[in-house]
Amino acid sequence: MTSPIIITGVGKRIGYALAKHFLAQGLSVIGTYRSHYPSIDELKTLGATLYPCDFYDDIQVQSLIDELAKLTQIRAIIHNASDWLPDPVLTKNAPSKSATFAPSEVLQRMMQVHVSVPYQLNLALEAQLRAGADGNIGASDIIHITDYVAEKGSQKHIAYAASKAALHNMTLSFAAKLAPEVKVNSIAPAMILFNAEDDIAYQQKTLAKALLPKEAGNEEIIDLVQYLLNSRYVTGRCHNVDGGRQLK
Ligand SMILES: NC(=O)C1=CN([C@@H]2O[C@H](COP(=O)(O)OP(=O)(O)OC[C@H]3O[C@@H](n4cnc5c(N)ncnc54)[C@H](OP(=O)(O)O)[C@@H]3O)[C@@H](O)[C@H]2O)C=CC1
Ligand SMILES: Nc1nc2c(c(=O)[nH]1)N=C([C@H](O)[C@@H](O)CO)CN2
Repeated sequence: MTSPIIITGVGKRIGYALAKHFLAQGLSVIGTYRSHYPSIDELKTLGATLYPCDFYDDIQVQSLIDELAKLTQIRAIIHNASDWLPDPVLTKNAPSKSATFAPSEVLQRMMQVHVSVPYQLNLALEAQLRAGADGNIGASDIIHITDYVAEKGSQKHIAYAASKAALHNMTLSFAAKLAPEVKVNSIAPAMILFNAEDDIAYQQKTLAKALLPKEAGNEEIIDLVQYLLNSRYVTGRCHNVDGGRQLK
């Protein structure tokens, strides 16, 4: 059995596609999920080890850490799990409440899922990640999946963007801390997959933001993850997958 690749948020879309990619290679995959979709049962059938864990629940997070700490070696951790919460729209009559969450709750949730849990997992699993390199330089990996808006900001997802910027800053710190066995990199996507609720007008507006106006698809992320895992020299960097948005 190979040293496992741990992927957070494997229930759907990019996380699910990443899990399937590595399972198809016959690699050992450990996935975390919050909602139980049919995809979870499929991944189990394909041989994945899956842990339910809502990152907003500290007890569940600690249980996950305790389980993963029993491993002796880890090939990679891919921090994919993410909650794309918009900022609350406050009104004059309700200055501190919004339809769903107050500003403090939105920021706390964004920092919890995008910063606190990756931070805790990276610290708790340092020894297993170093062991996963089998004494070879750069042979194990942490990948933080951030977002193009970490560098650009966002007018409607301020807390989300700030938390993704913090996640990238952890790439810099952990890359220095865990070298030379462990590489640590960020992947900053822009328009990979639309959501079902994205109407045509939103899709057209979003596509127009890039030099390459397209919905990139899972393969763009999968191929970059594979490139980073194959590398023995690339670390401490952010790798944008954004169709040249910064030049538009
Ligand atoms: N799709 C895109 O175009 C872009 C994606 N990205 C980034 O790429 C990554 C994957 O994107 P995508 O597949 O679209 O993400 P999705 O939002 O579709 O899925 C994210 C996954 O994370 C899980 N998750 C969310 N909140 C929690 C939580 N509190 N505890 C545990 N798990 C949680 C979700 O579970 P559940 O199903 O229960 O909600 C889901 O499985 C993310 O980090 C995202 O920010 C960045 C830019 C663009
Ligand atoms: N966790 C998620 N983060 C992001 C998503 C998503 O669906 N889930 N989607 C985007 C958008 O594609 C955005 O980049 C363009 O509208 C950003 N982050």
